[in-house]
Amino acid sequence: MSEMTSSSPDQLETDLNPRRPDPAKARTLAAALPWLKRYHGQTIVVKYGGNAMIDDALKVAFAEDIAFLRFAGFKPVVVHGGGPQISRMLDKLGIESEFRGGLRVTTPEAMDVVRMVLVGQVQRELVGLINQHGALAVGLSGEDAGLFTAERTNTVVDGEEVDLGLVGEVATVRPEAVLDLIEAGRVPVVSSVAPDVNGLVHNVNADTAAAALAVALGAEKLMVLTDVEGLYRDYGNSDDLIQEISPEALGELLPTLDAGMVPKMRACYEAVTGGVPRATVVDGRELHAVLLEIFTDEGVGTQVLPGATTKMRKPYAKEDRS
Ligand SMILES: Nc1ncnc2c1ncn2[C@@H]1O[C@H](COP(=O)(O)OP(=O)(O)O)[C@@H](O)[C@H]1O
Ligand SMILES: CC(=O)N[C@@H](CCC(=O)OP(=O)(O)O)C(=O)O
Repeated sequence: MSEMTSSSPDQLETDLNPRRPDPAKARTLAAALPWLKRYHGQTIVVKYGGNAMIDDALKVAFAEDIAFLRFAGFKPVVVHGGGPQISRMLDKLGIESEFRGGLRVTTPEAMDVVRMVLVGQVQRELVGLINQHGALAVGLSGEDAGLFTAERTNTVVDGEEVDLGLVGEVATVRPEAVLDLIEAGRVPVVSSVAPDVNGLVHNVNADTAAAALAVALGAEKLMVLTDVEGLYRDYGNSDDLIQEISPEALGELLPTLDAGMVPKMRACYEAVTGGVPRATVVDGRELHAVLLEIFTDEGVGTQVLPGATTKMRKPYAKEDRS
């Protein structure tokens, strides 16, 4: 619409070269209608992995996407990671850390750093970026209002039980605080640290926390942003990507996966078998990955969907990435 600069008749301005609004923009908006209808008023849990926070532009675009969803009438809930950020801080402080089965072996000393980085840095930054768009985001962790309790867990690597230290699975979820925030129109931003029954704080993988929260909230979707295009069927040997898979077929694949994909795909499995209608893993290195996934029909990432027959695709050409 052209701008009105003055109401005085002798100062009327005429735009001699008006630009016709681009009809393609209207078509793009109209094409979003089916998804607006599907997700309006629905909860979507978005897990933002530390590996997808690689530059400021991506983080700003992520915050825009979350604000967009909120203003479009969705109920977005963010659960964030920060693995690489924790590793950098541990390095800086000269504290050794290693991953086993995709989980960080966490000593009490490392736990202090995990909590400081996740709650004090990564969460604060995301809250600040989302709040550039209004008084929307409120940060909390598993420690707040009893949101999560953790139960200490170990992992099995090559058939051997490995002691992970202060690492927990989510034992219970009390989603009331998150529901209160959603009800008030806010966007909860959740960090994945949680106390055990004795109050001792544990490090919980953020994918695991996101799945548990999605189930407890009865979310319509769990979306996991990471640094790969999706789940590769045979990572390292073939570039075949799984576009769609049923929870049963994923369950069979789980023991063959390694590194960070283990907790991620287990989280999708737990979410869908726990009643969340769909879970997706998408490439968070793509600007506006959240909007692309929600508002397009093309296969973005890997979708876990009850009743799906496994569909594969090749990766997109590099120049297709924004
Ligand atoms: N089958 C697989 N498909 C895709 N990625 C895999 C697979 N197996 C292992 N990976 C690894 O998992 C990584 C993603 O997990 P992670 O590093 O924990 O990410 P995030 O910080 O997003 O949680 C990928 O970058 C890739 O190196
Ligand atoms: C137990 C465990 O491994 N916890 C993770 C928590 C952060 C996380 O999950 O971050 P990403 O989503 O970026 O991987 C860690 O210490 O790195």
